[in-house]
Amino acid sequence: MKPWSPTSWRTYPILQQPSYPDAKAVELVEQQLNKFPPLVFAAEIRDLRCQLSKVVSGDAFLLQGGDCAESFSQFNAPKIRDTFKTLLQMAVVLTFSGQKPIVKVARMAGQYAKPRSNDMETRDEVSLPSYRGDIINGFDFTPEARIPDPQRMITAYNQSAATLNLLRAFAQGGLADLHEVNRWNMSFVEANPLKEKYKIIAQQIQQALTFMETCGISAKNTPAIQETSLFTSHEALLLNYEQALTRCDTLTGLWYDCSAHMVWIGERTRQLDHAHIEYFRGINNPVGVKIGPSMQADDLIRLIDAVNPENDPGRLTLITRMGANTLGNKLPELVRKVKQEGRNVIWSSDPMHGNTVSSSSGYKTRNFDAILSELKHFFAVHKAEGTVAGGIHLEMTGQHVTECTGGAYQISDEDLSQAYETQCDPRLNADQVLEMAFIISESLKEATQ
Ligand SMILES: O=C[C@H](O)[C@H](O)COP(=O)(O)O
Ligand SMILES: C=C(OP(=O)(O)O)C(=O)O
Repeated sequence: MKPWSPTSWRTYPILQQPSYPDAKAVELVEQQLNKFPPLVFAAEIRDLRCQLSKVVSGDAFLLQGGDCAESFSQFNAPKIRDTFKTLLQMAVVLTFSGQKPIVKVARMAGQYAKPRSNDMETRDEVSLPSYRGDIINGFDFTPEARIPDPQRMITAYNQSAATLNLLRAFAQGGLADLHEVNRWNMSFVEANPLKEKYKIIAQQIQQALTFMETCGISAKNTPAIQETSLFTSHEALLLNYEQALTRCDTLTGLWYDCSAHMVWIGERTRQLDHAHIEYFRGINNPVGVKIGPSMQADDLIRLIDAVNPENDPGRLTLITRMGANTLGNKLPELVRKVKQEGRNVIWSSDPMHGNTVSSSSGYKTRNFDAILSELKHFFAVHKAEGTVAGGIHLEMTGQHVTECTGGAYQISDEDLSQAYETQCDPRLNADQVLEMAFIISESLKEATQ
């Protein structure tokens, strides 16, 4: 095995990176970032890895979600709070139905770099470099905005630090009180056009909480009712940034990417002989790899062994994103192969990325039923194969945006322009994501029976 260092990825081919006009300026930013404090602490990363090992055996469930792309211009406390609240609301419903702990991992505090299908974007016969996320260039369609600027890494670091600070405060400071969270869920159900469908679960959770309160188990004397733990994650695409935040833990002598608790490799950059796999093999965080429909079973085993040679449960999450019409045909052979070869992985479903379409109104969108259908196929495949459907990975927000069509409020193609705020891919809004949680809670319940 070749020696690894935080910089060893630099000698490998790499895709989806910016062409910075000034290499010296990039180097100076990297040096500066390298001196900044880590955003997360190695012991927290180990804690997540330990919690994820329980997902592998089916004793916990992974809920990962948040923005497609965090943005500098839409950075504010209500937005962070609302996504945090929505994740918690989902988690309560899923915990109750699945009767197992939910490991909550936000796509927040670092989700700033985006891989793109095309290097250039063309509008009205003007072509400019594509927007690649706020850590790299600007969203405005002007030649100046689209020039990659390394100073954006510093802004992304600062904004991630501020986001994490607020998330930690919310998680420990009372906003995560279970009674409160279920009250929000009751309000969601009351207002929802399909309320009769969801009322029963919300009421059952309320009854369970009232029962515990009567028995003397209250928020005052039980931290588990009042507090929660929420981890952070993002696609570690811009390796200049990730390298600068890679630190050697003084307690264990192991390397960790301290930009987030969990990081993942995208579908477009997971080539075995490329830089991302090289970087990921050396860090000790729990890591994810996106798996699209082109993945072959033998290649998957090679990929697993490259990233998790010790076969350690909790280290590797395979995030499938194949499309509602493809997953049912493609996933079984992969699941069978991994099971047959005895590899310990978490299977998680990203039902968003394989279901992106162009709406008649010109917006990039995803339909609620297609997303739901991919999730249902995912649960069905694992049930049929006797394997664990371990988690879900959603692009979502706590805001009332109109980016995905469908759901109880029946967002149509024509409605998309009302609040289409994403800087890259369409997210489920607060109502859609909770509705999704109530519906899939049934699948989760079945999976545990
Ligand atoms: O979020 C994932 C990708 O960055 C995104 O789907 C790419 O979108 P594009 O096909 O518009 O480039
Ligand atoms: C880019 C992403 O997904 P994928 O790599 O699966 O396209 C993403 O989740 O932001």
